[in-house]
Amino acid sequence: MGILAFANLSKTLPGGRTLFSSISAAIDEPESVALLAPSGHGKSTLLRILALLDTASGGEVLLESKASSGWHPQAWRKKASYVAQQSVMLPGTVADNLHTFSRLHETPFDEAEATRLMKAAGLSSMDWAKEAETLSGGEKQRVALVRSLLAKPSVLLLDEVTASLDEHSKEAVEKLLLTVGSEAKPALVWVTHDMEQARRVSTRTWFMADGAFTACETALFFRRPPTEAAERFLQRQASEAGP
Ligand SMILES: Nc1ncnc2c1ncn2[C@@H]1O[C@H](COP(=O)(O)OP(=O)(O)OP(=O)(O)O)[C@@H](O)[C@H]1O
Repeated sequence: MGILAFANLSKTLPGGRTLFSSISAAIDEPESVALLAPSGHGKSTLLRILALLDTASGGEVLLESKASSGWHPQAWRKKASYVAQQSVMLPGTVADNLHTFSRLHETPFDEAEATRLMKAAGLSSMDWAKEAETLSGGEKQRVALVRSLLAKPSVLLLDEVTASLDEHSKEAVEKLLLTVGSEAKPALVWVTHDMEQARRVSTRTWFMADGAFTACETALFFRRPPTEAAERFLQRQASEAGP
């Protein structure tokens, strides 16, 4: 069964500018996808539409082969979970944050899994009684990801989740997401401006530019960009990254 798909999806902004038009793609297995595009070309908007946090102008989004209209938005977001660049800690302690899913859904808290994920995130020595608001940005982001993973999502929609982190936290986040859940591995969609990260973490790339959408293997995308726009994009990224 498909995990997440969109078909003939379009988004036109209130002022009339079309971000993308009639684009389609599907994730059928727990793979890792990089979503790349020049700045302002609609990456976050697409990610938010996939999490039902924004609405499309046309087309449909499907989770487990069922259109979004047939889902309760809360049930959808439990399975297709959006993670922002700067995660918000809920009031209370680290433990309170980790208990969020079990509290909301009245399910037992899986302490062993939480401990395992915290360890995988490089946070095994963290005091769970600590006020979450006092954590560093990198710690907050990792706790937020563990919090999301405890809900056992089918797909994580990652909106530049490491962009404001130092190298150490960035590595910890990548490691956590790429090694998580051997028995219930989520698919990952990474919006990133970091081309090295895209190459490291993804096996497939979705590229958007000027309303057009291309999907291909990540290795191929970087070796032989599929369109002129993709080639220009990569050249610009390389020149911005410096020698
Ligand atoms: N609800 C909205 N109303 C008006 N404009 C919007 C709305 N949502 C997004 N936009 C505009 O759409 C464009 C695309 O935004 P989006 O954040 O999706 O792009 P992006 O590719 O993620 O950009 P970046 O790489 O800079 O983060 C931007 O110009 C943004 O201002």
